[in-house]
Amino acid sequence: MEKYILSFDQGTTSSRAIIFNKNGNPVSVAQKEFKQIFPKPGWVEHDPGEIWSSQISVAAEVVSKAKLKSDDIQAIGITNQRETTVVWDRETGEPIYNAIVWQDRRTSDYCDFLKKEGHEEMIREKTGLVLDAYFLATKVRWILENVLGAKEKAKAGKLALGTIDSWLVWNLSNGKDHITDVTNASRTLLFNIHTLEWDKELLELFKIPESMLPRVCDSSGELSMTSGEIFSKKIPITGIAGDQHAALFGQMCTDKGMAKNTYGTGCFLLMNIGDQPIISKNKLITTIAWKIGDEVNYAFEGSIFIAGAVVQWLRDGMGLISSASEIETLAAKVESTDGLYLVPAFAGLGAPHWNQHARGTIVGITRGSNQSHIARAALESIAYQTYDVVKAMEADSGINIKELRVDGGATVNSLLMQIQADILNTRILRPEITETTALGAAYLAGLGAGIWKDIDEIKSKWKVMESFNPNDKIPVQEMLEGWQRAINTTNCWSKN
Ligand SMILES: Nc1ncnc2c1ncn2[C@@H]1O[C@H](COP(=O)(O)OP(=O)(O)O)[C@@H](O)[C@H]1O
Ligand SMILES: O=P(O)(O)OC[C@H](O)CO
Repeated sequence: MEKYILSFDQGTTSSRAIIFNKNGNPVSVAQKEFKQIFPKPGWVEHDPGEIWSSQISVAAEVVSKAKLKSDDIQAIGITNQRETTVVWDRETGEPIYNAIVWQDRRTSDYCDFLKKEGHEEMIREKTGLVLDAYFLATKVRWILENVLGAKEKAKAGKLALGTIDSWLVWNLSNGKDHITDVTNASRTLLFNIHTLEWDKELLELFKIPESMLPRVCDSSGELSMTSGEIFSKKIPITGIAGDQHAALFGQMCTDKGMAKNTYGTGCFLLMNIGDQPIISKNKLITTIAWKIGDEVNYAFEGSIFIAGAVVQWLRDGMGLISSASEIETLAAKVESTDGLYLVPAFAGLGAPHWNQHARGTIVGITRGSNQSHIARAALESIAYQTYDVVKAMEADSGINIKELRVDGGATVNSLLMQIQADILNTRILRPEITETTALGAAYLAGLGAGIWKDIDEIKSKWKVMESFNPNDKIPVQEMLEGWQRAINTTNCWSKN
């Protein structure tokens, strides 16, 4: 009887479940969106109960859609939106506050305060991260400071914290396992990426009691087990990784110098840098790519906060298009933006600029500018932001990125992919299976369950569907100079 892997892909806007067969091919997919909560400008929350219920309902749906039984599922892999923070009561299993989402900026001022106090360098050395509201630690601190009685409960060891992987495993194991994998741990500002342990000095700085922390495990192996009540039989959980790390694995970027870019709400570019945690000089993040057995792989990461979301904004905020796919036709009506630039710094600027106070800017408007110029500028802004990150990575690693593997919702846009190839002057590879996040979790789970014996066996499964080659007739240098001026204008206009 054939065995299958069930992949949980818990994303920022939806929960997805995909079943993969032994050849690494998707057999069935189910997806459910859930509520985005915006209590104040700059604040973003999710209901952890809804995250759990949506995830478990798509898991049940995908099994029945594939006409399978729990018995047919050999292993579960989990991948998740990272940094999003849940704090819950160990006894009742109830969250004490909504999940604070990675996009949430409420702790920006506190991060500025810590920078002024001179903690940034120490944090960077230990965690590989920049001191930013994006990560978990300041979100937990906010919950402890603002939820009535939370600090006391935490001190008494009654509260647990976790990223979404921890929250899902806690519920899947019915409160038995409180774990996280190294990749998710490396997004907290509390984890030392050199020693692979929680760091006491950092816990003290953020005033987070050690008793709240999950146990850190590998990304692949026998990690946990579902309790008897979830499916009709207990299923081992054998793969866990943050979504971007899973995508890097799903794209089989397993050798030093290989890179992938995921074009979703934001863009996440990761490059495998091998087994040493090099700290970037160009404001990139150093993160753990995965840990399998004794082998740890590290990656450079550049997170771009707004990518596909700029297309959503043109649709929902501006009414310029009625569906995301229309942007391709609208932008293709012009061959150039004629000097118009859109910097989508709606939530600040991420890597490598890191200006949390920056806001969106449109420059270079003339009497001749029209909707198509704006649509094209929006697509170009995604490609330029990617260019900035790639150049920082190349400078830091001394490695020239020869090809970029791509995935995520916006990669269906072939014009965007061509613009990206032109601006980067690099080949862009769109794979056969673009659900690489879920695929990566399935690969990790399959390895952990012994379905595949090693990475080499998995490598043969990854296949290119389409490649985009740079067009050398495009005046890229001139375009890039304009982009740099647009970024300077955005920084100039921002408050700090
Ligand atoms: N044809 C398109 N061109 C450009 N962007 C697109 C297109 N189709 C979808 N998108 C963008 O892709 C994003 C959704 O991708 P997805 O990978 O599902 O994101 P996430 O996982 O972040 O929710 C949205 O921001 C949407 O605007
Ligand atoms: O849910 P996504 O795909 O937008 O990814 C979110 C990232 O993990 C945030 O760091």
